[in-house]
Amino acid sequence: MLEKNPTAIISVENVSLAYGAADGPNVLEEIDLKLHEGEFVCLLGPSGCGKSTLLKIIAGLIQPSAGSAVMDGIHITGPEWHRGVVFQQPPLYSWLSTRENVRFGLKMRKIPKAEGLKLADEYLDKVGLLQYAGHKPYELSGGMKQRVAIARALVNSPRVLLMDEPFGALDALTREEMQQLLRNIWRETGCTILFITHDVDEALSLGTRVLVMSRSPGRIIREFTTSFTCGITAESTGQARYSPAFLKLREEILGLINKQKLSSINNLN
Ligand SMILES: Nc1ncnc2c1ncn2[C@@H]1O[C@H](COP(=O)(O)OP(=O)(O)OP(=O)(O)O)[C@@H](O)[C@H]1O
Repeated sequence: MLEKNPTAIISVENVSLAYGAADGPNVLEEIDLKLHEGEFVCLLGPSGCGKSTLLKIIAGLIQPSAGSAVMDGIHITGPEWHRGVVFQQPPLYSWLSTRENVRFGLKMRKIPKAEGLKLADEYLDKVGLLQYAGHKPYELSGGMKQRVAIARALVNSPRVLLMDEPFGALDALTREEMQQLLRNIWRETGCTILFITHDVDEALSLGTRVLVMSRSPGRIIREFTTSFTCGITAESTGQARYSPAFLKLREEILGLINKQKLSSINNLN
């Protein structure tokens, strides 16, 4: 949970990014963002505004054209296990069992096999999949694969979890289940989460802070501090989502995003 004066684990300072030619248009422009210890930050914005690009910069998968991304005061120059990443389509290794998929990063880090297997099983248990440890990815449903991806990221005890629309491809019921699982994991581990979604309800019911981006160029235009997630349990999700405070904020954020979409349509005409 958030402290009164939380420490920034990640600082993104004045970041701009242009893909391709250096004089090409900026996808991201002058982004300033701090992720504080224990925060659950949700990033919303119209399609193509640069959410994934920003996440990839923080993950260390791409470098900004200008500005810097720093973790604990050290420049992010590549991916590393303190920052776990979960994408919408989890790239699981089809030839490996669920357990070996979860152990993969530990193996790369030369964690002894017995310890790695123990940890893999511990995290498979946390996501409710221990009985599927010997199954291959093709034997799992979409939601189960996403659980494996979460276990695989968490098994390294990352300080920051970067999630790019992880539940975007799931049906509504599974999605809600996964949200509750993630909320529980966040509460239990206290890790810092950056979570991209298109779904305003999902952002408001998970995040402690919701950021809204604009498009062309991508900038953070508004931020909202929220606390709905703190009171939500598996039984009370619906209750929170129909509260007047939730609905009011939802409407305000949807209005902001729709304004972005309308201005893009007007620019096309
Ligand atoms: N590797 C790349 N090379 C060139 N352009 C790219 C690359 N990746 C993304 N883009 C462009 O950058 C812009 C931002 O893309 P990005 O995927 O970051 O947006 P997004 O907000 O995550 O979109 P969505 O919500 O649809 O997933 C888009 O115009 C996209 O076409």
